[in-house]
Amino acid sequence: MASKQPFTDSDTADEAVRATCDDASTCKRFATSKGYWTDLYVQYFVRQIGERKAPEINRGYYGRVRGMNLLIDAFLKKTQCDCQVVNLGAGLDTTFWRLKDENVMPKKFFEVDFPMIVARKIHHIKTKPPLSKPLIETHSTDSLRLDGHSLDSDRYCIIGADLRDLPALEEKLKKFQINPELPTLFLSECVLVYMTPEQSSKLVNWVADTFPAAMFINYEQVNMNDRFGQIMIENLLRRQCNLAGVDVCQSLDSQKERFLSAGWESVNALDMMTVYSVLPQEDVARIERLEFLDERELLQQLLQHYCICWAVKDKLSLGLSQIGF
Ligand SMILES: C[S@@+](CC[C@H](N)C(=O)[O-])C[C@H]1O[C@@H](n2cnc3c(N)ncnc32)[C@H](O)[C@@H]1O
Repeated sequence: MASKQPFTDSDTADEAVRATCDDASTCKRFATSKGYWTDLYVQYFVRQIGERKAPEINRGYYGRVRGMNLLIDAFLKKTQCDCQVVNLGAGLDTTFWRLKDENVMPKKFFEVDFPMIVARKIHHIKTKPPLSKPLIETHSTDSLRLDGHSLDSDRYCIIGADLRDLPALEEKLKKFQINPELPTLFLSECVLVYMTPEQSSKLVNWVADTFPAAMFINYEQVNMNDRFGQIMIENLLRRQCNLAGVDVCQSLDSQKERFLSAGWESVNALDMMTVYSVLPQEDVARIERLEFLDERELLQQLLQHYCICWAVKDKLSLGLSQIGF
């Protein structure tokens, strides 16, 4: 009988990174329960509303989700949905279901995460008809093709893979018929920061080299050199979660540089304080009435430590006005 592999440090480190999937989904579940935005599907992945989150955290998630959605929607509009989307480190994200409901579907929506996370997501999808039905209802010939670590249908595919292992990732995406000739949107929301700068730069280079028409939207930490950044790093380390990519999160320039040096043509980065101030202000006023915010300064600090960076290739360039910022 094969002997069991010993438990290694990297298993522990990866386990701590995988646990961040629940941080994101429980925060999104809580904020939607308070009415910050509507997500009809997160409840099927996270049943309990869970512990109360501070208003600044909810406002931070609001800015993150609204900002990412505006960029995703601008890409879909620009390509008239003749495109595909690849969500890297998707966790329990529900964007596919939102796009389906809004009838702005790319040709195919791919998600990638560690096999253990994917297995959990597939279990939720299999056992909850509101999640599984939208996957197959459009074509009578369509069906769900499932194994433990992948699920495939005509429009939606979820793949278990390690983003640091590019040959395996490429092979799996090919197996599920990714089409490099189609305009392709890559998303990474709080994901690259868990990889070393070398690993994330290889990933960003691979996308640039493989997909002639592409856009990459990355949301993660920025301005991490100060005391606030240090506390964030220490808090995560206490949970054995290492921000291995934090060196790229020093400034908006360092965030942009990883795309520029990989040959992306046009690169923009905004900190979340700026994004928050250019979101549709009527809706911002609405959410600011939901909960009393005691410490405006804390919200500002939080928003100054996250950013959205987007890079494009081959005339997919999107100006701020086209995005709605
Ligand atoms: C903070 S969570 C964010 C989840 C989702 N993007 C969201 O914003 O709701 C980070 C996700 O990235 C995944 N991840 C991190 N490193 C990864 C890697 N090397 N390969 C695959 N997935 C990875 C984790 O498992 C986790 O689900």
